[in-house]
Parts: sequence; C-alpha cells; structure tokens
Amino acid sequence: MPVLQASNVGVSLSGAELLPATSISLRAGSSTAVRGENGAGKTTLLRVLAGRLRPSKGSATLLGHPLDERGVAIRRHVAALIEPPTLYPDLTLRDQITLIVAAWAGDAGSRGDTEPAAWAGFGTEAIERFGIGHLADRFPHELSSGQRQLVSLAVTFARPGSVLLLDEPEQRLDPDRRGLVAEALSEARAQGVAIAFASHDSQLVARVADTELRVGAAVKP
Ligand SMILES: Nc1ncnc2c1ncn2[C@@H]1O[C@H](COP(=O)(O)OP(=O)(O)OP(=O)(O)O)[C@@H](O)[C@H]1O
Repeated sequence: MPVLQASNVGVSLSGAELLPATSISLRAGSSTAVRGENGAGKTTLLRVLAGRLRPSKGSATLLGHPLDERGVAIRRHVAALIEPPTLYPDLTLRDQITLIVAAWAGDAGSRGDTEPAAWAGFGTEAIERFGIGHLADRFPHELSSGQRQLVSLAVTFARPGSVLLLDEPEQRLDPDRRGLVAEALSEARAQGVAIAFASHDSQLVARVADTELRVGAAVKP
C-alpha cells in the first residue's frame, strides 16, 4: 500500500487553475522528483500532499485514510519543507532546533509512541549533517540566505516521519551543500521514508530520484 497517494488532485482559485489534475503515489523507501516549469504547480501539489491546501478536485490518502480527515496523522507522519519554518529572532540556531525538537518529542511522548529521550540527539545530528555546527550560536539575522536554507533543512530532517516533502531543497545552496542534500535524501530513502521533492536541479534528481513526475503548466505564457 502506498504511504501517500493522490488521485487526480487539482487546485483552482477564482477561475484560475493552479494545479491541473495530477496523480502521485509514494511508497516507503521511494523518491519521486516533481518536475515542471516555473508556475507549473509543483509547490501547489506539495502543499496538497502536506495537507496544507484542500484540492478543488480529486482525493488524497495517507496510509489509506482520506488526507483531509488526518490532521493528527499528518503532523505525526509528514515532515515538509515547503515554506521556510518560522525562526525566533531572539534564539540561537542551537536553541531554535532544541526547542522545535523538544515540542515534537513532547507531542510524541504524550501519545506514548516515542520515548522523548530518543529524540534528544535528532537536532544535533541534523545540524551536523548539514554542516552548520559552527553556526549553532548565531541568531537568524546573522545567517546568509544559503545558511538559512541549511537551517530549514536541518529542522525538517530532525523530524523523523514516514513521508518527506521538500520544495526545491537545493535552492540557494552551493554544489557541496547540494551534495549534502543528496546524501540526506538517499539516507532517508534507504531508511524507508517515502519522499517527494520538487526540483530544477537535474543532477540532484538523477542522483536521488527513482521516479519523475512531470506537472503540467496550468497557464501557458
Ligand atoms: N495564492 C495564489 N493565488 C493565485 N495564483 C497562485 C497562487 N499561488 C500560486 N499561484 C499560481 O499557481 C500556479 C502554480 O504555482 P506553483 O507555485 O505551484 O508553481 P511551481 O511549479 O512551484 O513554480 P516554481 O518552479 O516557479 O516554483 C502559478 O501559475 C502561480 O502563479
């Protein structure tokens, strides 16, 4: 059974088609690259899959249940980097990630399905994985745009889940850091995570994706 599946989901707003009917099926341990030109609807599709946008047509399921009835399950299973996470201006990078991971750990612990102690190292691991350990004591305004993207990735990968949704994870990153993204995605896929990511980076797609889904442009220029 696919972990996350969408059948003919489409989004229209005030008569404009943001996403033409699109189907996608994500299995555990698979990685799908969502491709298409600017404005084709990639971000819109990811927002639908993350339960952040209700489709105007079609349907989606998470672990066999309708996505729009699965608010708690989405939070529990899906880690998504679509919009950058909100960073607290007065907290260092280390404290931001510690706080975010502690909130998730508390949530998981209150459900009794994950030991809060098991979460303790996730934030530190994620910071190290994206090579931003040396920035841990900086505040958000002291980071470059690429460094902010690495923080966003660290926050997203710090959260274990069955599904990972990423919108252009390579954006603003230099080639070496794009390599770190490829490694992190490959590792997550090997661990059984179902991945969908939108990307304009053909190298990253070739390295990490086992399936490509082309999203059709809704409005041609
Ligand atoms: N809030 C909105 N209101 C109206 N139209 C929107 C809105 N958000 C996006 N769109 C339109 O929806 C279409 C799909 O946008 P989307 O962001 O999903 O494209 P994309 O494939 O991710 O593009 P890119 O590669 O440039 O990131 C575009 O034509 C865009 O102009």
